[in-house]
Amino acid sequence: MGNACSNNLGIPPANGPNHVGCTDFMMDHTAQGSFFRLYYPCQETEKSEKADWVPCREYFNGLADFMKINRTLSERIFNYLFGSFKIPAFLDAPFKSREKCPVVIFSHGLGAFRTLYSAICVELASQGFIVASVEHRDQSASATFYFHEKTDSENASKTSASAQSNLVKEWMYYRTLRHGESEFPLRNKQVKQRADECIQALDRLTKFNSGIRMQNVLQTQFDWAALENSMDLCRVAVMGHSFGGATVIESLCKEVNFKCGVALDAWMFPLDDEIFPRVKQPIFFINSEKFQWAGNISRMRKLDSAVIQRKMITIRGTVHQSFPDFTFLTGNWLGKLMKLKGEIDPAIAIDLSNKATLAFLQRHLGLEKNFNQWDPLIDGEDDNLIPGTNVTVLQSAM
Ligand SMILES: CCN(CC)CCN(C[C@]12C[C@](c3ccc(C(F)(F)F)cc3)(C1)C2)C(=O)Cn1c(SCc2ccc(F)cc2)nc(=O)c2c1C=CC2
Repeated sequence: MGNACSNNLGIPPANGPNHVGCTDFMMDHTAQGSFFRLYYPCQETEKSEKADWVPCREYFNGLADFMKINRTLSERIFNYLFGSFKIPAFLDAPFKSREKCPVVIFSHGLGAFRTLYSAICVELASQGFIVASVEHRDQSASATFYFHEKTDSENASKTSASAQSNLVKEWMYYRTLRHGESEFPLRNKQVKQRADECIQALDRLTKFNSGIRMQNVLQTQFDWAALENSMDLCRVAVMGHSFGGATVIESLCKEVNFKCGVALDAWMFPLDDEIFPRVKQPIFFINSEKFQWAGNISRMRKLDSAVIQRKMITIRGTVHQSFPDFTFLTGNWLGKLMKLKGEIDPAIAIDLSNKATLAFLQRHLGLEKNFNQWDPLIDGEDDNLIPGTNVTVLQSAM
């Protein structure tokens, strides 16, 4: 995989039969509203240009803070390196699908945000899914934004001639743990909010599907009315990476309309064990080789069930960052140095993860596609896969 060329992220092209469109939705405008990036099957159009990978430079500011590196220098480097990157999806292209689309709600990891998992979301959309990648406002994202109404004084000053004449953009950045603050209460509160935000995103999609007009705070050229009767809301899954993997479990527990979950390198720490018996849906744990440890795996094992399908595979040669888009960004040596790449070619790793995911979704959403050709991957039957995990889990004392 050569270096990503100047403006095209080195993301591998999608394999599915559909062209992919991408747009953004926010409603309402407050931090309590729903905010997600939508990936969907679209008409082939020359008119649309590719969507931006990271739409605002404030995201790079936030990322620098999250990584505890100097903001001014790194924000400029990030912008220089990644500022013009496009993803393999057409911005605001018209929705098009011959059949009702199954739906996936995607939840990002700690310090990430809604646009950083496009290799996964674009692949699913190319295979006929509508994917809403949520941007969480629990202060776990590197950065996110929302709006507030102008106050009289702001109106008086008539400063920002923002498109939403009476709305002022507000940025929320990653909340670091305060000195001496215990982590679990914060993370547990955040995972509950994250699950509510995934459920709220599904509610918004449900309204679009029933033809209810909603006012998108963001100025997009996308025709949202075209989504009427476009979704198969009996076939909805929730998916996420790391903290987003914990969000999968919490969301399954709270919302029975999520028929199954796919957790990529789930970080189990934020979860309360007492919810585990309440999760009744199938779960697929897809793990990297380097991120897992006994305590984390043993929490996943507590979800094992004789009656509900719970599957786990580990992808050889992968690291935690093998799932987000950053793994495609740099050449090999820098990528390995920064732990953005493992030993395995990132395109092969994400391809295995995506195909195993599609096979699992076909099985548990009852799709009539040919994704069952990848069923062996669910059982780890591949040279680059390990069934279950390579972490030795001491049988926890009964
Ligand atoms: C010192 C900071 N310390 C914060 C607690 C640990 C920071 N950290 C390791 C990092 C993320 C890293 C990263 C990104 C991006 C570049 C870049 F150079 F490519 F931009 C480089 C290096 C820094 C690898 C993680 O948090 C790992 N992690 C993640 S990483 C999700 C993510 C974040 C930002 C992204 F751009 C893409 C993906 N999501 C989780 O849910 C959990 C964990 C750990 C437990 C739960």
